[in-house]
Amino acid sequence: MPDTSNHPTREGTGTARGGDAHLPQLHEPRNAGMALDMDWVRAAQANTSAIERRAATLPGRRSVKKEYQAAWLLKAITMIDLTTLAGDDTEGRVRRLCAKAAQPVRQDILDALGMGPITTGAVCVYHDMVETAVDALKGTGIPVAAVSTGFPAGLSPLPLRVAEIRESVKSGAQEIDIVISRRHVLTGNWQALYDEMAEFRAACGDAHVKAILATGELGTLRNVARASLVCMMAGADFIKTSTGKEGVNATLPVSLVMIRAIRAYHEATGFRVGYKPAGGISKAKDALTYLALIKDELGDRWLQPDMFRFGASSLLGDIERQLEHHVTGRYSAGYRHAMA
Ligand SMILES: O=C[C@H](O)COP(=O)(O)O
Repeated sequence: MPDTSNHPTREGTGTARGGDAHLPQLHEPRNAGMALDMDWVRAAQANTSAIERRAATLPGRRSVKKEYQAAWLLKAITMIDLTTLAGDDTEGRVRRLCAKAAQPVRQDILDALGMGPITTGAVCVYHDMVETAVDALKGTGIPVAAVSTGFPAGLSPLPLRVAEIRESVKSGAQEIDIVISRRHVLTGNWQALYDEMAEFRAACGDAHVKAILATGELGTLRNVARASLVCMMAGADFIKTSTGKEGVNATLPVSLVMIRAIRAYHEATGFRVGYKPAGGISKAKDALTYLALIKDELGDRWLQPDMFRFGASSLLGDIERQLEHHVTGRYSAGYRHAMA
């Protein structure tokens, strides 16, 4: 199997490798959080035009080809939170999705690439489907992520949102994706955001918590920068862009702001917080652009499933299609790569 030492958009000397989901996990100290530092929060700015200019250059950059591209796509699979978050989810759909997470790429394609088994990073479902997913994933080592706290709007009473986290953890979720109260950001009530996030983190216990900012509803990139910092100060293990239900979900400008906040937080505290762009990422080439961005801005350590995830329901289908093309020279119809 080729390694991924070529940068996804230019020649490079990185050490990230594809298909390493079964290597021993790296041990990263969990973000312990810190007191709310309002001076730092107020000082956080975002130069929108500079960020948009930089983001606009990213998709046009020369992409890696052939076996390097295949290796990067396999690596991307290991960092997908394979997601179904629909009102008509059934146990059957969730079980099929879990089977796909455990064998995300057809065996003949993996064989042709000389790859051993790989899995997705996690399966992400509503609370009601956690037990089914935990049961279906038994023995695979794949964690279940639950969207809790009144997902997607997060407007149910706070005690119910906290109780939902506890229930999801009790049902076996190892990762909890919480939604923040957008109004705390829009009204500049950073203390309330910090307190809410800290309470969510405490309710998660040993389960890792991803803070969904719903950036499409935060108004400005400066708000995105400040909300990112506050959530990390309150102990978020990951910050995540979107629920997938907002009008605008993951974008490259928002990602630049969030990953630079992650970098600043790491420089100040020594803690590495993970990043999860989510919503609307459905094409293999978009995944490569995100991986290139992470490699440029944060470095190889963040290109591991414990530090980076794609939240995506249909990305895997396009990646598998591209891998099949790599192996056979032909494109199959998209419907042949259904998720569930
Ligand atoms: O967190 C994951 C998102 O809900 C998935 O969004 P998507 O269906 O646009 O891929």
